[in-house]
Amino acid sequence: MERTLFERLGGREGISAIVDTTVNNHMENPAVNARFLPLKDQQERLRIIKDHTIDFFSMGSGGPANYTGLDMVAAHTGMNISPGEYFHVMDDIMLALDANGIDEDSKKDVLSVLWSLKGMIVSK
Ligand code: HEM
Repeated sequence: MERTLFERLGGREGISAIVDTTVNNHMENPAVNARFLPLKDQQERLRIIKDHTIDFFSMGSGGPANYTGLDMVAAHTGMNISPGEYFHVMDDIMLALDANGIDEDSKKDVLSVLWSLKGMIVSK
């Protein structure tokens, strides 16, 4: 039987590593790091946001998860996120998938999920 995207990403443990790498990439990416650097001084809040993101990706890739965070519109509303920032975040995620040894087909699958969320995240 074909493996789910969740399994191909390494399950919860793999997704957790990908989220860690992604957040590190955001912290170092001058195009978006102003959004994320303040969370360095709020480690408890950062842990909750990371856990929500792990649940979100687990759920969205066919794995078991109970996502209790905000929906994508509510989580990003009021941030005035530009299309450019959205693409930088996509890049950071793709680089995190590379760094964690994810295969090309699975990367494309992640890309299509992320693309489907664009309208909920970018300000109109
Ligand atoms: C498809 C792309 C994206 C996905 C899947 C995504 C997903 C998420 C998730 C699941 C959360 C946690 C929500 C919660 O804890 O309730 C979150 C929070 C956050 N996102 Fe995104 N996001 C995306 C794009 C972006 C972009 C482009 C930016 C800005 C450049 C951004 C900035 C943030 C920030 C700053 C938070 C923390 C909010 C807080 O402090 O509570 N996100 N995102």
